[in-house]
Amino acid sequence: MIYIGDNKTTGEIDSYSINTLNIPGIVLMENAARNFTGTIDTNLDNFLIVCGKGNNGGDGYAVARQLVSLNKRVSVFSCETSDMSRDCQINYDICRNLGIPMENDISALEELIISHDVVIDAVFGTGLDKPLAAPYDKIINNINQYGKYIISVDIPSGINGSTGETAGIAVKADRTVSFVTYKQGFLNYSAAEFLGKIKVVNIGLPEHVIKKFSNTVLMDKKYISSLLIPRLKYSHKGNFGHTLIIAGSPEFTGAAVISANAAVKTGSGLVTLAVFHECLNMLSSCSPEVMTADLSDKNRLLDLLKKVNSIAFGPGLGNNPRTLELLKFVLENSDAPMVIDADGINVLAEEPALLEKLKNRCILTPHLGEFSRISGLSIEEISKDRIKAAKDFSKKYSVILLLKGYNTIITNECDVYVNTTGNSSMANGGMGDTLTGITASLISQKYTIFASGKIGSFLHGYIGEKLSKRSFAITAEDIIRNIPFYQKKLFL
Ligand SMILES: NC(=O)C1=CN([C@@H]2O[C@H](COP(=O)(O)OP(=O)(O)OC[C@H]3O[C@@H](n4cnc5c(N)ncnc54)[C@H](O)[C@@H]3O)[C@@H](O)[C@H]2O)[C@H](O)CC1
Ligand SMILES: [K+]
Repeated sequence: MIYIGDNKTTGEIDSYSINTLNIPGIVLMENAARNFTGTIDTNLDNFLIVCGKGNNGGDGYAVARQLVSLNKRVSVFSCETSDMSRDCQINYDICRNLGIPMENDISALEELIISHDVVIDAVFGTGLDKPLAAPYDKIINNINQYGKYIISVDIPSGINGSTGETAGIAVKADRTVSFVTYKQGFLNYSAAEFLGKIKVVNIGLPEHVIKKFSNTVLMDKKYISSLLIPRLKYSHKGNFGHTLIIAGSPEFTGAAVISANAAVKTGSGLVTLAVFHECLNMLSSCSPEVMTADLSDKNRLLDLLKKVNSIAFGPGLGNNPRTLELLKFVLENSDAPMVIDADGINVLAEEPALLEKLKNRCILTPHLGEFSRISGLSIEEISKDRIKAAKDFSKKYSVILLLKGYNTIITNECDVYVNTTGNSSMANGGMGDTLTGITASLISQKYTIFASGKIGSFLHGYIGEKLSKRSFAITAEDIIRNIPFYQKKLFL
């Protein structure tokens, strides 16, 4: 499992390992360097390693001698040779003793970069603590300038590992090999262009140690598989629940149809789509398994509200008083777990007192704009630290919050899961409605609300990613058609 942590987490893990576990810092550095070196394509050669004076630089010197021991051609550029951290000094001295070519004259740097094929960036890691000034601005500019293949040690130098902000300028890596944790700052969209392909490697610490310091997890297929409930041979449709989708309006019948069809394909035993009277005759594109109900028939609605296993509320309903009244009615007359999305969220933003009624029974699935409306935070404020914003909201209202977007966040107020599946081929209308239907369907099938959010977002993005290998744009219909196939693939 990959855990997410900020600069403080690295410091805490470091000092626990050194002071409580008695692992000498130089051993951690050696492990870090060895595992970093292990990720380098063995066909690459002719490395320039640019080292700072802290432990990130120390990692760089250790990598230098390990590459030399693999018979690679290696040169080192030292940004500073005085006042190095203790472990950095040790590895610097070893490099000197081994006769590795070393340079520290800034005027030689450009030539050095030009004459090497790969640049390893070990200037700053988690210790970056101020904006970059001379000579570091020049060093980083030079690293970026010549189109060389760049691998960053732990963090692209100049990026703040906690916030993802740049210290004025930052290395634009092709690959980032990060130690122990995926850095929280990597989740900030502004960092994306600097990171390249990210890999997280261990430094010899067991998972239970890392877990002590992080409750934020990057979900992978193995983790999602561990949550899945296999179907028993003798199960019948009653075991897989009844999902009620309350969605759609004359302008947005598609949203309702998409959610309902997604719920069917995800395996809910029964799916009923409840729409306003004027939409009823527009539901011909619903899959035939979907049952329908007229929202103006209050008795039928009451009956459904009492017996269904989950309710999806919101897609395409319209942001208007009628939707708000309907939400109040649903909340008053049902205890079923709910997925609230789109206009369900928009009307809640108009009447925050209702949020109290969602306690311990709801997952809200806003995108950034909807989350801004319901939380009262600006998009800029949320974007600075999406995890914190999501966690705070979840805690305040005791709801599961699934904040959609590139790197979707799902939190139950203390634990945070980040979903990295999905890509911009899925950036079109109807995707959110699909996720709503999938999530509600999973809840009906006896997954917890939290697990449904995790599995739903992973599966949704996973399908999109797989399909995008052979299609340019992926539609909601494409996703829905492929749900059963890829859902099956998640069972390892
Ligand atoms: N547990 C782990 O993950 C391990 C990580 N390792 C590596 O150690 C670095 C962090 O090392 P640290 O010494 O704390 O910080 P840095 O090397 O990033 O740099 C600190 C150094 O740089 C100076 N400095 C900071 N900002 C600036 C600036 N803008 N301009 C100039 N100078 C600056 C600061 O004063 C210090 O002198 C982590 O990233 C990993 O790579 C360990 O090797 C193993 C355990
Ligand atoms: K670095």
